Amino acid sequence: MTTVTTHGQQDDATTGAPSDQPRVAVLGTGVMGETVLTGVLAAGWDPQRVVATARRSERAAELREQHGVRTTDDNVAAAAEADVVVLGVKPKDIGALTEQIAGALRPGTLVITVAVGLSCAFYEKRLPAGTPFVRVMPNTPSSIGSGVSAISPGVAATEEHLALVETLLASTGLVIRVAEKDQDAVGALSGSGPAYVFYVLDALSEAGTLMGLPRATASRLATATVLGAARLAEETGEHPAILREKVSSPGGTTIAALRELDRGGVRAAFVDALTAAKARSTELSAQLEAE
Ligand SMILES: NC(=O)C1=CN([C@@H]2O[C@H](COP(=O)(O)OP(=O)(O)OC[C@H]3O[C@@H](n4cnc5c(N)ncnc54)[C@H](OP(=O)(O)O)[C@@H]3O)[C@@H](O)[C@H]2O)C=CC1
Ligand SMILES: O=C(O)[C@@H]1CCC=N1
Repeated sequence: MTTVTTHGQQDDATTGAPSDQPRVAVLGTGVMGETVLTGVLAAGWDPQRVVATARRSERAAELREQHGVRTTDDNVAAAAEADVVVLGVKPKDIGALTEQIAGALRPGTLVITVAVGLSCAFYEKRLPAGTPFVRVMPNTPSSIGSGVSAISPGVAATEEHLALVETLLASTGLVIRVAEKDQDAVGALSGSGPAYVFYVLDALSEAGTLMGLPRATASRLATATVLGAARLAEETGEHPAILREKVSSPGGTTIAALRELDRGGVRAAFVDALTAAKARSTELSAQLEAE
């Protein structure tokens, strides 16, 4: 039986779990909720100090089996016992979930969202005054420790709260602090970014297959190339334009290929794509904030 003693100081009578780790509740465990959950466990959290909510019993069983965490379908009960509450649902479901748990939170409970678009003010309007709140934009490579998360504090979040979020996410990859006004752009770049890279990978694999390479070979070459190029950019710190030049011999093959990409408007299409993602983020939040 789990008993709550004082806020942030809880004992688990059945497991003897360490009592100094803040209890974490992940409400809504789809793709990103499970990613955060995985990261928290990888950061060393005792699974018994983590509760995940799932509406479907099969999903709850999967989470228990794969992660050893406790599960419930009761968001209010999960939020009531937590020191840190992670909101992992879609933006359209966030308002209702925030209102549902608001009355159950104990003073000082840190609330974190991973939802795109919605401002800290959106949540703060629905949460008890003074609730510490942090907005996070992660991405799917966070599930294997190679992600990037951008975090921004709400009005009541202190340095200590930001440091706790950094600790919780440390095993998911890079964690950077950004001004909240930049979160829509971050969502468009790194939040959605893995999808653009998979799109490019798919296109490279398809082109290789079209040229007669075995499908599996084309796919391995494409993946290893994207990974290697990203690591080269990271490790050298050189501007991508310089690195691109180093591949492009005068009168050679690469420059002929890049000319086709320019002719196809690929660079402009990337700019338009990210601008569209950012605009959608703004539109989505305006819609939901007006409801
Ligand atoms: N996917 C991504 O790459 C990224 C997503 N995000 C953000 O993460 C959030 C979640 O997105 P994503 O994980 O992709 O979506 P998913 O649909 O995979 O996950 C949402 C989960 O929330 C559950 N859910 C919905 N309502 C409730 C509720 N009232 N109580 C408990 N659980 C509930 C759903 O359950 P059920 O299965 O029963 O419907 C589902 O498991 C979004 O806000 C998104 O903006 C941020 C960065 C990147
Ligand atoms: O597509 C979406 O809305 C979410 C937010 C960022 C990545 N996926």
